[in-house]
Amino acid sequence: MYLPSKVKIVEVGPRDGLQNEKQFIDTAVKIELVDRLSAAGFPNVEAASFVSPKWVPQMADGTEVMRGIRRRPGTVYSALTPNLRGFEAALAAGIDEVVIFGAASEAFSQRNINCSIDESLVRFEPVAQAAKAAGIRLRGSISCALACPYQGETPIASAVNVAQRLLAMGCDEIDVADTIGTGTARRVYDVMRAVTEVVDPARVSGHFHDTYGQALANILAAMQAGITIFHSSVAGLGGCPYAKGATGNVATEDVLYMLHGMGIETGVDLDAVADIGHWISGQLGRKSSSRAGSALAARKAAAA
Ligand SMILES: CC(C)(COP(=O)([O-])OP(=O)([O-])OC[C@H]1O[C@@H](n2cnc3c(N)ncnc32)[C@H](O)[C@@H]1OP(=O)([O-])[O-])[C@@H](O)C(=O)NCCC(=O)NCCSC(=O)C[C@@](C)(O)CC(=O)[O-]
Repeated sequence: MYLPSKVKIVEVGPRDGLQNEKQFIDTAVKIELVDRLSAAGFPNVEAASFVSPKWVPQMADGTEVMRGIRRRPGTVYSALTPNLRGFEAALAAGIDEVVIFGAASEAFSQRNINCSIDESLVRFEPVAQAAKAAGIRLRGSISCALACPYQGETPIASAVNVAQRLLAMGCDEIDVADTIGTGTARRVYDVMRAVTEVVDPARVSGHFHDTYGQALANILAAMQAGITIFHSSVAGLGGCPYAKGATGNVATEDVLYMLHGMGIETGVDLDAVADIGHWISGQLGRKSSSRAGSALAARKAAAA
């Protein structure tokens, strides 16, 4: 089995994890979450979204979050920016990396960002140019790269086509997202192999939701295809407001437990993340979705 010696984890809890919460979460809690995560050693924390507050009200305080955090040298702070307005707000707030987010499915593109795939790519062009001009890292995300909640299975060629176009726009990294978490390992491997025929595997990431409990297997399959960047969310928080029924991202604690158990380095402190998962779940009034996080909390309680 091919295994990399090192993997980069992008912690998306503060953005993907919280964006779907119905009750507005205090800005102070969001700031503490970002600070605790960066202190745990993540090289990249997706901290905010600069999208329309009419579409995603929970993310309306991105500027305040970014202004309130203690920046840790070595952590890249990212945010979603669907258009120039979002880009300018993100730049003013001190974001290090902006994310343009499209889809490989027409129906999802319409529901999520109110335009077709082609229109979205035209809209992203000036954002990409502005990011390059400002020396900001640019990431491109492909939702529904495996399947869509409205259209069913996504043809692999659609994901590859969007990946190529994002690459041509200058994206430093491209996220292949299983938005609804229906993908299984063999298909993930095939999609990743196809995408990495047109994009350097070192620049491709896997973003897996865990709706059907397949995310860890999918990460393992993606590693077999040469992928070494993965997104995850502390305590498995999250879900997309435009993908009903989809649960959160794969829980960071579970990913770290698997990777560290296989001798793969991440630079992230699993015990610290388990504590953060316990804390944020308490703040949201629910149990953590992370199996490893719950097991570590139980072990800690038994030892106390
Ligand atoms: C793209 C738009 C803006 C188009 O939205 P629209 O309604 O087509 O465009 P608009 O230009 O008419 O804007 C509507 C209103 O929003 C305002 N507006 C416009 N832009 C901004 C902005 N940047 N910041 C603040 N406000 C903004 C704009 O000024 C206007 O306000 P009004 O004039 O009505 O008062 C909208 O559809 C949108 O914001 N969508 C975001 C949806 C979203 O955030 N979804 C979740 C993230 S994606 C995701 O979770 C998937 C991912 C990445 O995790 C990977 C995966 O798992 O698949």
